[in-house]
Amino acid sequence: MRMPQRTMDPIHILLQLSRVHGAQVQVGGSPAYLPEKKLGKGGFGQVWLGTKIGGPATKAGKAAKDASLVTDGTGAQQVALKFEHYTSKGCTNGPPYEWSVYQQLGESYGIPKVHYRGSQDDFYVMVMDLLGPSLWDVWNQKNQHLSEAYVACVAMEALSILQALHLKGYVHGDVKPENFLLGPPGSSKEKKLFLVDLGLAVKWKDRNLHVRYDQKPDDFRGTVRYASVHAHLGRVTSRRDDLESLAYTLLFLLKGRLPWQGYQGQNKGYWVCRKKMQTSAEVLCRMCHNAFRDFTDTVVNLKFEEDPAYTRYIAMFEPIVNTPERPLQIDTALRSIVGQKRGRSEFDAEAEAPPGKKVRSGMGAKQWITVYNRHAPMKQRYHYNVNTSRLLVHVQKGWEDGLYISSVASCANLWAIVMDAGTEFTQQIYKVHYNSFLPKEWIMEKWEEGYYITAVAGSDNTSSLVVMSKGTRFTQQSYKVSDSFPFEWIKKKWREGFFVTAMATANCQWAVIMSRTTGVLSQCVELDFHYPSEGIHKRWDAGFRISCAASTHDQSAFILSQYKRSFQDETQETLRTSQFPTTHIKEKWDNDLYLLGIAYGKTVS
Ligand SMILES: Nc1ncnc2c1ncn2[C@@H]1O[C@H](COP(=O)(O)OP(=O)(O)OP(=O)(O)O)[C@@H](O)[C@H]1O
Repeated sequence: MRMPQRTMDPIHILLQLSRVHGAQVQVGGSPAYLPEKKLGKGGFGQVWLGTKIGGPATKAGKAAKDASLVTDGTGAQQVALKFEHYTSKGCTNGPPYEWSVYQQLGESYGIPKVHYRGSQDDFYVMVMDLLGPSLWDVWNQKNQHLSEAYVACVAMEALSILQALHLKGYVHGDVKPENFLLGPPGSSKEKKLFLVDLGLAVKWKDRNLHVRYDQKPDDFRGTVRYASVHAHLGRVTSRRDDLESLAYTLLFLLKGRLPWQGYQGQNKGYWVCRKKMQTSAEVLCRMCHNAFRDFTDTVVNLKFEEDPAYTRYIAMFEPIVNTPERPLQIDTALRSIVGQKRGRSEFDAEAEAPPGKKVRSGMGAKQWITVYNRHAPMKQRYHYNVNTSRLLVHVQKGWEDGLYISSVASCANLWAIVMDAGTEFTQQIYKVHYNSFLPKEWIMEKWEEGYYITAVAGSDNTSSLVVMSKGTRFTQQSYKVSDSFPFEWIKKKWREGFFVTAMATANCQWAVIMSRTTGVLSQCVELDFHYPSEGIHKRWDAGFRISCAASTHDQSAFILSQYKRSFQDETQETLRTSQFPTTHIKEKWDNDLYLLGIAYGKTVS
């Protein structure tokens, strides 16, 4: 269904919504409802309490028998009415996206039922089960503190709800205290937990296949405080993201505060994500029952496609909820543990999942990152810990021997250079520039003479080493220096037919060089606050190979390319070492693996 496109300012929409009060609402064959009171609002619309006034319309007979509907003191049915204006941001192409999710999902444990949907006046209206306060409201009512037993019950039920949702192929995408609601007060469901707001839900599985891995570092969806690190970094959403957000939700309810609250400004997402990466589960869950630490530690380490062990996670919280009167209804969660224990072998298999490498140690470390490609035997040399004054000696010797600089890096204000016979260059020059990252005038001058930038490095004191060569296939070049990874600019240049051909960092600044006519078919980026091992492996499996790497004190970025002409042997390996890997390089040479790139920076969080 497509609706006329109109734009209306938010104040006007609010004014119109205020008139909803007392107006009769009847949509999609529903009975008539009287919107009586605003229950809540979100970024997309407003939710009102609706009381049935008219006699049953087409489907009302069915609805009246629906056990999920509640009634007021006089026996009149009560529902929640979710209004979204035609011009609101989620409705530019027709009815809210959330409608289609509810429709495809059907019924799912712990998700309120939608009874009718339709449009009236300038609004899309969804008629759904009436629920009660959110966990955010409860937390506020209880002086911003909930007991361990309460939060453990939330954990167990929330896991059952997410398990059911995931089983249907959906990920919620915005798990947070505001989206968990209890049943209506005074009703039989007042201690039951529900999950609302499917506006950001996406499929993690389609026709029995897991969605494909990708990372678009500027593509953030969700709520900054509770978002998973992968969501911050723009990775395709999968089940692990809901579970990481659940861990943050539980810790917020328990401790009243998360360590990344309080950041403001344009770069808020970056700082919050950085802090999440720096905070180990041990520190995050200090003074809490071990179950919270174990759950958090497990879910932040889940792989993109990994099947979460929901029942094992639920069982982690069981010892905390053995109180005489449970604050929440957790029968379904408890039943799932009993069921699993009966089928013991499956439960044990889940419990014995081998521990992988931990991604957040809380003790960041910098390392050398070296990338190797298989190549027919050739001369290759490296020099490291080189002072600017000693550079010329090494470079000149290399040039005399027919070698050209293929990559450069910097560590502790000293340079590392790799020279080899594997380049296509015919002439080369270089410049060390002080006090600003790249020497603009010099680069422009050399571009005029037919040189292109082929390698670049920046040091901690913001000097740079720029290498320009002739004999490349490039026909045009452009570069950008920026304080954050310039993905927006890279995307723009990709659209213009440029590809990243060199990259460097100086302090926390990035310099990205992009060229036209490169032999590259397509490119992608892996950016993370540590070495993105899983992402690189996924890209390798998809036929991409690392072509550039650079690293700041905080982040590492890898550009991976797919080439028009595939090479005979596409073997590529990476190595991370705290010292410059002199012995390893020699071992690699013995196996015909040659340095493709080097970088020094953050690899461990
Ligand atoms: N079925 C319901 N019964 C009672 N109250 C509800 C119901 N659904 C939502 N609410 C209230 O309305 C608020 C907003 O609802 P919802 O999150 O669905 O809206 P949204 O505009 O999609 O929000 P967001 O900006 O978080 O995406 C909820 O936080 C809750 O307080």
